[in-house]
Amino acid sequence: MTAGTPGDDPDLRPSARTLVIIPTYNERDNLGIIVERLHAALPNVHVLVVDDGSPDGTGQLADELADADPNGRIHVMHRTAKNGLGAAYIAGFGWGLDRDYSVLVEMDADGSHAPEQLHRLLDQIDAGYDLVLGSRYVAGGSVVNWPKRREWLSRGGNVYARLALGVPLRDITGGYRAYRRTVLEKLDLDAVESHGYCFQVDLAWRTIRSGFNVREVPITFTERERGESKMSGNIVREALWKVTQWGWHQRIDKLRRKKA
Ligand SMILES: Nc1nc2c(ncn2[C@@H]2O[C@H](COP(=O)(O)OP(=O)(O)O[C@H]3O[C@H](CO)[C@@H](O)[C@H](O)[C@@H]3O)[C@@H](O)[C@H]2O)c(=O)[nH]1
Repeated sequence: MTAGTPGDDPDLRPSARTLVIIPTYNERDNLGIIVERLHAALPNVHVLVVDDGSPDGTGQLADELADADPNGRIHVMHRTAKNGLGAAYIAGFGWGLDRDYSVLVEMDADGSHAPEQLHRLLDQIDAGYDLVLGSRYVAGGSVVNWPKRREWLSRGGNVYARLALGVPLRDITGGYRAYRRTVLEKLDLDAVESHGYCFQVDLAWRTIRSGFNVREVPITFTERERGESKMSGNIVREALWKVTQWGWHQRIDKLRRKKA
């Protein structure tokens, strides 16, 4: 995993055209805060809120924030129903790729991904990496205020995915990441079927298999203070089932290639 050379002119760096995609479902109490923190940290980034028809009015709040921003940095995509994190991101990526953003970022709405740490990811994109993962489980990374049970589920899921897929990543399930647009242009996003949080594993794994440079940087993940996680038993089952299937398909493919 090697990197290229950064440009010297800040305006010519890929991160000068960054779109932060924030998927939302019932995040009314969080959205205004996260957008404000983001623009305080990085005033030039654009935001796309992808709302799945939240009954609590998150979508309307997003429209109000967009209307109130004199710099036109906030955009909103309204989808009719809750269709999962993966589908929301794929729709958001499509929107961003139709425009001239060079970097597309994934960030949760609930403040667990600190906007103040986004520069850590963008610096590595500017240094030449194609996908940069905010990682809780590399040296310097941490998790704050998560119930122990949830942290061990996440740690265990990461160990399982790493072994099943043979990828050298410590936090492949995390949702704070920056993609260079060329990655998303090359991946066949229409073929991605993961709905829940295993979407994160799916995309990182596809990115590695496509030969892109991937890097992890430490982040502090802080449990939300408002609203509720959308994690469910179905999301865990989907992840377990899909990662196991992908691992076996990979092994069978390798055996076939050896025999041929
Ligand atoms: N549009 C849309 N947004 C959704 C949906 N489901 C969840 N979201 C949004 O996606 C973000 C993450 O959801 P949470 O429910 O807050 O995630 P979490 O439990 O804190 O999970 C964290 O850990 C996962 C596993 O490591 C990560 O995959 C995930 O990104 C996040 O970091 C939030 O902004 C939430 O509103 C959906 O179906 N549709």
